Amino acid sequence: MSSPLRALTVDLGPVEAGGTFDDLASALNRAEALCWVRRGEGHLGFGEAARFTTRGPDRFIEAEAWWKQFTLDADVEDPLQHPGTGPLAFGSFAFSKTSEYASRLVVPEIVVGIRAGRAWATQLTADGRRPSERELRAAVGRWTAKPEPAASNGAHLRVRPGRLGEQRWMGAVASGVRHIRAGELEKLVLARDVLVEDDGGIPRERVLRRLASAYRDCWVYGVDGLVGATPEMLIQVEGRTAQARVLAGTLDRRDADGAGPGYAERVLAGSPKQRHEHQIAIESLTTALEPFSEALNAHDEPFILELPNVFHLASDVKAELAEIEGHVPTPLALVNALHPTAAVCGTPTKVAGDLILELEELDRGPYAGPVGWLDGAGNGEFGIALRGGVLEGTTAARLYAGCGIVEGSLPEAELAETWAKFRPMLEALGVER
Ligand SMILES: C=C(O[C@@H]1C=C(C(=O)O)C=C[C@H]1O)C(=O)O
Repeated sequence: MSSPLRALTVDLGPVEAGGTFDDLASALNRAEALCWVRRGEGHLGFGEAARFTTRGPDRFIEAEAWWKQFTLDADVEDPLQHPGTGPLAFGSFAFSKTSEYASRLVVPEIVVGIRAGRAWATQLTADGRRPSERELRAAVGRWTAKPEPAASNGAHLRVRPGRLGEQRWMGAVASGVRHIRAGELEKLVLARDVLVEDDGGIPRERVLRRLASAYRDCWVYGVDGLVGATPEMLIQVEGRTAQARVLAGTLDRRDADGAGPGYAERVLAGSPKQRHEHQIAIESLTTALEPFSEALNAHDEPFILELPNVFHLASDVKAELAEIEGHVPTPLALVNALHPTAAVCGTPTKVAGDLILELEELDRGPYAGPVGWLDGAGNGEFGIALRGGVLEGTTAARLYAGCGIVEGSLPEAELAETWAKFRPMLEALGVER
């Protein structure tokens, strides 16, 4: 059976200051837009041509099989042929194979993208209709138009405790440390949630725009109710090159302010505890990536990633992918092999995963799961859904944040770290803390 998918990509020309799109975030004016933006570039998706949902341990492989079938024999007109043009889907996956959250691929009707200073748009149809350039240009204008300013003034904002209150969550951290001291595992990542309510309504598009302007070095994602700005890249595939950004080791900027130059380097790069935690995270990624790679390199020295809320100890890993049985591994095949990394689960993975379920008492849903996009040519980017939350209805957002726990971890310090990690979302929602 041939695919019903048709795609038409149109070049919209170079982006210019004051032009139609000088920054992709300026086109983010619709509450339901699908979003993947960093430093003004990326993709926005509007409308819905198709959707696939699944749950369980095979969620990545099932999504991969669906996408492959869906794009097979697609009728594609794409003069640009670079990563992201032609057929494209946004994806969000549950952290856990036992989660209630439906992992999903969403194929928008219209994609607007910017890459290397050039804008384009794609129209996708799955119902036999032939996309037309005239219709596509008109749809882009409609979907990206600026509406009248409106919405909440943030006067009704409340932050409520989530599944575990602060005391009980610190108890869970202390318990995690005991399991580590007993030699059952080396590292464990424990997360918690808080609920932000705004009776005036939460304007999703404004949250995304604020994240995109404040966190320019992060990947700002929006897939259905899931929104956030992650600094951590699980895997980015472009042709045969794969890249990842591993983070582990965190310092609240508020603790570093006024401490003088070099403080973050001393506290993060100079601390054996932080270096150890970071090393575990890199090894978990490189061990999983190695079987797919011809060449793999990670810098020996991690660098300090400076974000508006925190500093992280960071390492970029780059791999030249190997051809396996004549095929380069796809982004979702790699996600399947890499998720969950020690950065969001722990080591050993199985012991940490079981303890997370027991101690957090939380369904993480899409938090700490892969989020991103893929195209029909084997390119894609999947970040780890951190520094984000899930909108619940129109007036609430559940935010999630976690910390890597090792032998020397202190519950109070970890609690403070979760507040620093909630900050991007709290600020985007208008909460002052
Ligand atoms: C788990 C989170 O962040 C992860 C944990 C880190 C740490 O413990 O130092 C740093 C970055 C992320 O890998 C989160 O933001 O929720």
